[in-house]
Amino acid sequence: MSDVKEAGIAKDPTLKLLYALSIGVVIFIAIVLFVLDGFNQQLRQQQDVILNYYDKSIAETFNLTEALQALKFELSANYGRPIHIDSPQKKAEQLKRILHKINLLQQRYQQLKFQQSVKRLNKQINQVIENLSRGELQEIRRYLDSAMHSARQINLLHQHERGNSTEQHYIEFSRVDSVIEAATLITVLIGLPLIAYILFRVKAGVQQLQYVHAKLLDTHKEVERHAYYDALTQLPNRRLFKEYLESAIENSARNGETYGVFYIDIDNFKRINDSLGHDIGDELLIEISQRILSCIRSTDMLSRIGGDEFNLLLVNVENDLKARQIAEKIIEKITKPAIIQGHEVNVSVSIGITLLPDDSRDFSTLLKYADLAMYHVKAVGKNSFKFFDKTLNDNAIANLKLEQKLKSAIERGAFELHYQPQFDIKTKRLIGFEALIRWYDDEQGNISPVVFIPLAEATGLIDKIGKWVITQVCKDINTLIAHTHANIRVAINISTRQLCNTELVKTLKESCEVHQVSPTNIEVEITESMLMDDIDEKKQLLQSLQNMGITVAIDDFGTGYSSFSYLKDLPVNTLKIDRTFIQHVCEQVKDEEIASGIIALAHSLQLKTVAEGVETQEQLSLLAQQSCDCCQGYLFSKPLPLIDIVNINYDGIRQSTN
Ligand SMILES: Nc1nc2c(ncn2[C@@H]2O[C@H](COP(=O)(O)O[C@H]3[C@@H](O)[C@H](n4cnc5c(=O)[nH]c(N)nc54)O[C@@H]3COP(=O)(O)O)[C@@H](O)[C@H]2O)c(=O)[nH]1
Repeated sequence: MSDVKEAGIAKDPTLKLLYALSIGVVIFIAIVLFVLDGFNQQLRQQQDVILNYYDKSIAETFNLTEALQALKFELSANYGRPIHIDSPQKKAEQLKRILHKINLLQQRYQQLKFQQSVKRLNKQINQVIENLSRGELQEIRRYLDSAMHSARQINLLHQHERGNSTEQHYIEFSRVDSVIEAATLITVLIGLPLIAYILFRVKAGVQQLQYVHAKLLDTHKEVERHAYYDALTQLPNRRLFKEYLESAIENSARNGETYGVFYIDIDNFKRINDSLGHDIGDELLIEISQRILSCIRSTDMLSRIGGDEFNLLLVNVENDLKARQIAEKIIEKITKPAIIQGHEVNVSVSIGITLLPDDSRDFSTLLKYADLAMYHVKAVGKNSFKFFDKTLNDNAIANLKLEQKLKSAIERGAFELHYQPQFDIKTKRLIGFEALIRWYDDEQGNISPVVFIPLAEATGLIDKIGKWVITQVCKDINTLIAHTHANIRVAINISTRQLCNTELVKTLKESCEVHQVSPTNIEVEITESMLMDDIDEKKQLLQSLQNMGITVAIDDFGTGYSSFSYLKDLPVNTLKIDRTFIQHVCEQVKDEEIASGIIALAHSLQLKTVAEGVETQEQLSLLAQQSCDCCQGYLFSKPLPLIDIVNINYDGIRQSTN
């Protein structure tokens, strides 16, 4: 992440390349121009011929040897220095050749009328010059620069001696290399604007790239923000917290640094959210995050890991005391009422704390410990904190967690009822259904009632769950009757706690009234073990139910109480033979005897029998032989949701059991 922050254009490889290219292009053009210019100059020097002065009389009367001698004389006379001229013969040969050419020029020149413009003359002469070689041109130039000039001096000297003057013609001509000139012109006219244009384009390109790069950086930052930060509170999210905690673990291993890991959960947040609305819930989360932030240092790290849960990493926590002080401070700040959109919201948090490296050096374990400690706080009353303690055993903690989930499931109404049909063995008729609760948890999937019902009983949560089951059954009964065309009974499982509470009768009565259900369509199932204590009160309660028309069945019969004496006193209608006896009823004589014993006992007390867990035709046949009254089990149907159970063709089942 820091790389990105520091990243500039200078570090961008594409921009770097472009810069290098632009500079390269400019340097290249400069070199080309420089070379071209030098080349031009050289050619111009060699090929431009400036005939400074031409004296007609020289060409006609010139005697070179004499002229050179005169020149030598004149210069030494004028400047007082002797002039040494090497090999005048050789020079004379050269000059003769050149003069021959010049004579040619001159002849041409003489053929031309003097009235012609200098421009036209130049043109004519240029045509001649073009036929000269570069070496000849150089020689002419050298000659004209020195000898001609000197010759003129000589000529002037002669004139001076003769006292007359000679007609002089001043002619200036030059040969221009059009290609070179054109190149120079192109260089100037096109090259410079081109360079300017290229530079402009490069600059514009660089600016564009800078803009795109800045945009990309922004986008990158935005993506990064989403990936690492919580959109609501702007706090680091779970991912970033993980990275911090992992580097804290490394630091701790390297330098022996100590840290505190907090798991913070807002108490009853869902209730606040549901009752006051999500907007207020969101604002509350922001408010809480601010309050927690005000309790910690900038080196500590607070993260929202989802929903109403926060993780906090405290740096340099040498001992419990420091973490304790921070936890107390957080709790104190959070419990102060918050005014959100005009509502006074009272909230508290539960905090679990674990210490790095004392408790663990492992990321997941640290979080798990802090989480477990936090759940413990929740279970024992919330609005507090707890350090992880190895005595918190996993089962207890798991239960605490499940309890929290169960509470939340009750609040959300996350349960469903499934129904399992029961049949009369003799008539093969559908006689009713057993209602069985189902709970699907997003994290754990289906949680069996074997797991959560005992916990619900232990924690008192069964009151709410039981009430929900009764209400739901009453809602569904008329649908079941309508679809099955039978006057069925639905058996509801009642827990010990419910049976100790007169609320049960009231709830059943009210539900029947509200949903216009006849109590005669309801059966309650209780277990033997529920009847061990306070039998008189329970007897009374069951009697009240029976008086309403609700029948009573003893569930799991044969697995619990050792004495059957209670049976004769209690208002009971049915004994359900436990599935464990039915399971091996065909193979194990003892199970067969128990089953037949229960059936005989029931019949002797004018009670009906229902065999649970019938899975095979053999089991059904045997139970029929033993005169068992009713049965239920996978042989007929598994417990199914209402929508499926009403679509079963019960006539078909009846025929298949024949
Ligand atoms: N207080 C409440 N207790 C409830 C409620 N709903 C269920 N329960 C109790 O939970 C225990 C487990 O129930 P469950 O997992 O639903 O299992 C039931 C059936 O699915 C299962 N069954 C039925 N037929 C068969 C079969 O052929 N084979 C087979 N392997 N299992 C079968 O048996 C359970 C029925 O048990 P019982 O109640 O004893 O008749 C269980 O003790 C439920 O009572 C509730 O709403 N409240």
